[in-house]
Amino acid sequence: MTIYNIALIGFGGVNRALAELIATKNPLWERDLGFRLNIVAVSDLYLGAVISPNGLDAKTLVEANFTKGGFGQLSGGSAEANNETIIKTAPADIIVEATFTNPKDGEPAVSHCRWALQSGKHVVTTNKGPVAIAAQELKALAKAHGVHFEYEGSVMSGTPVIRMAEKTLAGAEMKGFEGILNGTSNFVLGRMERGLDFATAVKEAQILGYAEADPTADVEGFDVRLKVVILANELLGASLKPEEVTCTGISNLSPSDIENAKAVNSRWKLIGSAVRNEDGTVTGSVSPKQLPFEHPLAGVNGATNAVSLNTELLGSVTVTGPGAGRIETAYALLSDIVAIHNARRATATKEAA
Ligand SMILES: NC(=O)C1=CN([C@@H]2O[C@H](COP(=O)(O)OP(=O)(O)OC[C@H]3O[C@@H](n4cnc5c(N)ncnc54)[C@H](OP(=O)(O)O)[C@@H]3O)[C@@H](O)[C@H]2O)C=CC1
Ligand SMILES: N[C@@H](CCO)C(=O)O
Repeated sequence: MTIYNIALIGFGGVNRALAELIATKNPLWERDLGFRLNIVAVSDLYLGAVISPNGLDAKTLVEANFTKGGFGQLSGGSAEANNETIIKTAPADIIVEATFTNPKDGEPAVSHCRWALQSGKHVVTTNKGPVAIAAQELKALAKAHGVHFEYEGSVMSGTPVIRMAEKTLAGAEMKGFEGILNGTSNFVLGRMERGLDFATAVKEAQILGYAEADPTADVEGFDVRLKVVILANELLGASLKPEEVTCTGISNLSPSDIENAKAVNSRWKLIGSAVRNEDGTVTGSVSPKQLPFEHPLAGVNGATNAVSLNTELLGSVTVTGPGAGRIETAYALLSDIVAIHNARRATATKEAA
């Protein structure tokens, strides 16, 4: 049985949910997946940092009501975050990066991933910044150091889309995609349809753990823009940068826009899309679209996401599922660790043969 030592960078909604899962599911994972997870370090801007080579009790981490700098009370702890030292020196096999997504330059998460990969540690992340902005560099670093850089949760949270499309749709010839790729804005539009005002709907999405640390990223489309870049680069072989994707959010949609759409049997959705053009270039965009009720994406409600992948050989294939949420996104991290585990096992089997 394998034990993976992991270090959590950021201890907000997602990484805390991963710790919750570890506290209860390790015996199940040991039986069904062949590994357990052991948290050897955590670093968080608010709580501080702690390293414990033998492992921290996940239940205590989750249940103790730590206040600002609270990790300083623990053995091996300090009241300040210390990401670089933790990432480089903690005895971790895997660095779990779940700090805030910076849509401008991806920092400091890009540096977190870089330090980890350079130290020969695998990285799993739900942070969209490093994937949209520095994937090429980070993938090359991972390869050079014989480790993995995995990021399934960067698009559609725990709903498999990147790995599913790359592995099970290989050869189907992807031509483009369009989808609902932000749970918060979809939730907000749905609440507005029911008469709630914009600001209250955004607050609800924050309470439910769907929104970004700065929800402007959700409602202005910046979050979807990163996801369009990630999918276009992964699935269409593009090398788009966020600033090359046109972007309009939902903040200018008024209650009367929502009512007017309803009157003609349609509703507004924030759509992210990309298409491969005749000349081989790829164009991406983010904008609100008024979809008739019978459109496949019109019935996608709440924080659910959906993406229709347009392929040459299969036509349109639509994947739908949770697009945000703490546990749902922690599951994406688990699925990345399963991918690492399976790849290592395959390599070991090959070497043994
Ligand atoms: N929640 C969701 O549904 C999903 C989230 N994601 C992505 O996953 C990541 C984590 O999301 P979530 O847990 O919800 O976000 P939270 O804001 O709840 O948690 C982020 C945590 O990281 C801490 N943090 C911020 N900057 C640093 C830093 N430089 N060093 C150490 N800690 C830091 C924050 O501290 P402080 O609060 O003091 O700033 C906070 O505790 C984000 O990048 C998000 O975009 C992806 C898919 C879905
Ligand atoms: N804030 C994001 C989280 C998932 O990336 C959303 O609402 O979709």
